Amino acid sequence: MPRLKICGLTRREDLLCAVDAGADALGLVFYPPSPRFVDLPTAAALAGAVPPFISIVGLFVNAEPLQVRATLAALPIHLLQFHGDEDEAYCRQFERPYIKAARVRPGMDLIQYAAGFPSAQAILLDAFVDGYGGGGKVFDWALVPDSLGKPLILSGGLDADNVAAAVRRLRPAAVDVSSGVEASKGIKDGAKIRAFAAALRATGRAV
Ligand SMILES: O=C(O)c1ccccc1N[C@@H]1O[C@H](COP(=O)(O)O)[C@@H](O)[C@H]1O
Repeated sequence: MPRLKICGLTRREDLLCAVDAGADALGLVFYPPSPRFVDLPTAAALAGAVPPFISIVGLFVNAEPLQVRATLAALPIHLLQFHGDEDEAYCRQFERPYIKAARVRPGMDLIQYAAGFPSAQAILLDAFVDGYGGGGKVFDWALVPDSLGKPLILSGGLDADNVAAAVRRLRPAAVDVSSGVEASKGIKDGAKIRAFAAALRATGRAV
């Protein structure tokens, strides 16, 4: 079964619900224009509620390196997620494991894109949307090659109704969901989180 990341958490109760549902990784958004943005005090309170052996992922979009460094100094971030136009030299300067998002559009060479990030732990595929991400939009899965030469994290408009089909088709190492488990932007829905996790678990038996 693919691992599960739930992103865009802004409230302690949502974070605990995600943990309870079996999330392996929890995403905090440090991109100020996002409705899911968390400031450092909020992020610190959320991080303090995360049990051992669950990863905290810090998501950035074209951030000033100083902002990333200040966040790393203040919080127990296990993994960085770069979701903007960052190049490999930018991503690796922090000397932390990171995942690099590709915003998928028709005609894009995803193998070449992934080859541009040899230091990345994984490549995350998301739909191309205005605002960089968290748009709840599914991209055309036919654009995904058999192998990227790196673990694949699938995101982009996933929800309890489509995640099993996505996993059967693309066999990602992990899936990442935000909008598909929300009641409104930045506010998660416990029932949707549980339904998503159950649909994902079912693929472990039925792929
Ligand atoms: O969540 C956000 O607000 C966000 C903002 C800027 C870049 C990425 C963002 N989230 C990531 O977007 C994808 C897809 O999310 P969705 O499930 O389609 O809403 C996911 O990887 C989030 O981590």
